[in-house]
Amino acid sequence: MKTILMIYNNRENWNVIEYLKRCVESIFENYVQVENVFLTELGEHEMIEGDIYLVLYEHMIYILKKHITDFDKVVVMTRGINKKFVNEIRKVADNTDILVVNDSYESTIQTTNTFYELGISNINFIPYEKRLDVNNFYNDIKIAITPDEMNLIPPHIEKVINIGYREIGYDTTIRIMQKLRLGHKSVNRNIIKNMNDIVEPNAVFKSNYLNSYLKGEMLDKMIFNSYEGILLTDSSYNLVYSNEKLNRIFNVYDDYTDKSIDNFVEGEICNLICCADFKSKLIKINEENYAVEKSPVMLMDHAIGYNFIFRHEKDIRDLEINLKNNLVKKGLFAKYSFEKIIHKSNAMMHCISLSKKAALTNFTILIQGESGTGKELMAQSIHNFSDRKEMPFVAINCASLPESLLESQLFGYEGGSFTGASKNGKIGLFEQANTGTLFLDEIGDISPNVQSQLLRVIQEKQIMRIGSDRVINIDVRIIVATNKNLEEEVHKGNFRSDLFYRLNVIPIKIPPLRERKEDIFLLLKYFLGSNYSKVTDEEKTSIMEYSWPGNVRELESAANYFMTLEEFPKGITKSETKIAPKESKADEIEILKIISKNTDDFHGIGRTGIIYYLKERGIRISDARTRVILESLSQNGFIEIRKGRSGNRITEKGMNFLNMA
Ligand SMILES: Nc1ncnc2c1ncn2[C@@H]1O[C@H](COP(=O)(O)OP(=O)(O)OP(=O)(O)O)[C@@H](O)[C@H]1O
Repeated sequence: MKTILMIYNNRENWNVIEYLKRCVESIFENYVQVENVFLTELGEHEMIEGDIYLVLYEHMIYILKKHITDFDKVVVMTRGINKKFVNEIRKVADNTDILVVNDSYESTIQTTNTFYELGISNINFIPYEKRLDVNNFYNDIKIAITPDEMNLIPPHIEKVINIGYREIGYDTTIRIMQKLRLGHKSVNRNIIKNMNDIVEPNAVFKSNYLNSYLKGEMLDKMIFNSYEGILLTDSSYNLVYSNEKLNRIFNVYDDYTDKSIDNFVEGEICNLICCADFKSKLIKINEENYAVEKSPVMLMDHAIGYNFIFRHEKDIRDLEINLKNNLVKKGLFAKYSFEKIIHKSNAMMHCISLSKKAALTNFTILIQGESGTGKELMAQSIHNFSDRKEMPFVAINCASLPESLLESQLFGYEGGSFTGASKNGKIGLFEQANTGTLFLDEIGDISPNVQSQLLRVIQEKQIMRIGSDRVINIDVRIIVATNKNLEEEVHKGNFRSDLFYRLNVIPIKIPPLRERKEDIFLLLKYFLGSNYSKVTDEEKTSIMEYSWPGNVRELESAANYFMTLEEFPKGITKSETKIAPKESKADEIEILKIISKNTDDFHGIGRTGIIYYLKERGIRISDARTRVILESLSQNGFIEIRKGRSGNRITEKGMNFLNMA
């Protein structure tokens, strides 16, 4: 237990002495022992010893000096006034003279100063001195203030404001608490309660204390209850702080503050963590594996201490699983990895090896390739091969949305920033992808406005939500893909050259299927499974001769077609037109009708739109089947498939066919 010695000149004013002792005890409860010391009663060379010497007035330090050795333990008492009396004093009329009466000259001056320091400047406080009170010296003054020294009030006074004993200021109690390291919850609570009752000149001190107390409380909650063991030492590995989890790992039950950690960390483990600086290492403690991270606490280029974090291997695994599950739940994950890319051609091998190297960097990657060559597959695989693999993978097809929607999807918006915006605002894809990867497919189709915004984000690594002026830092790896020749688009003036160079840091070109025919049968086997045995030699020859304009996607659709109809679409095997008016299926006619209705001079309709209208008409067709039908319609010359926003457009032949159907 710590000892506080309260230093007085003598035993005069015993009531105040007792009162102040009770004040200290009520704040520090049983954590301290309070004793009174009277300077006039000490022997000439008598020494006293305590953890704090609390003196009533500054000038007493001079006398105290010869009785103590450690001046750092001296605290001069500040005194405050109860709030309710201050309010009463404030009610007195401006410019009134008020006599301040206290037990000694020093305390009278101190009390007078306190009023002025509290900012009560409209009243004239006059310190009362008994020796001057002759010849009616104070007779014009009718009001007096006293801290319970009623018997000292001159008789001519008409009104007395008794402010009671002045209480010990929180400035003093906080200093004692800090010096004695008594930051217990109950002590802090008592000080805060006291603060609410007392008015003290040093208001800045009060708000600083409250701020740091609240921060401390918050940190304590976060750190103390953390599932990670946290250890803070000074540069000589003496304990500064340890949280609950760490205490459990090392069975720390005593207070080892300021003592070397080898008091509770076993020798061999102590050597491992105290030895040369390391970032992280695996250490076995009581048969359990912990990943230990060490980081120096720096002050002006010097390590003044070390911070250690101990994570149990099981907690790390749980965290990873949780994170992954969360991303999966939100759909923010990449399912493909390089192993799932079916290939044996040298061209693809080269492409994958380049992608693997690119994955290990943070550079922007531009994937170019015809539609259906596997650009998204490659982007997902790159993400899963990179350091960001546990983080979100967010993909968006830039051609699928009108400009304004794309902008709000990418950057998010503040609540109510435009008509139709949700009132809570929306987090954009850049923010969702933070610390992970953002895949922008069909980048060649973005408008000049979005191009310039994207350029800014890539350069500044910051975004601003629509309708907000707050800048948000982001750490996103960007992968873009296009089936357009972007360089050509730059020459045509459709794509900003500065953005192109920013995107084209690592270009990856996926060759079309017709340039890597070795992959065709391998892919077909993969898509058909056991059905592959049903493919005739004749069909195989046609497949090898076919140019596969829709690449792997078309091959996959053809395989699906084969699994349903046991034959390949006629365009592939060069037989007759499959869709003849009389025998055509209702779905195909419906789709053609939808395309016909949505074809004008400039626009056609995309697959998503077609599926939407089919649904409206109560027809449910899967995306894969719609693709097959569209390809078939295209091979028969009934429609023209255009990439990007132009969509699918009906041809004259298609119109004729529809008229006959
Ligand atoms: N090498 C491959 N192995 C297995 N599946 C593949 C391969 N390449 C492409 N695919 C499949 O082909 C389909 C099209 O691939 P993906 O969407 O990645 O192509 P894309 O080039 O991004 O197309 P688009 O330009 O139309 O967006 C997907 O179903 C994908 O799984």
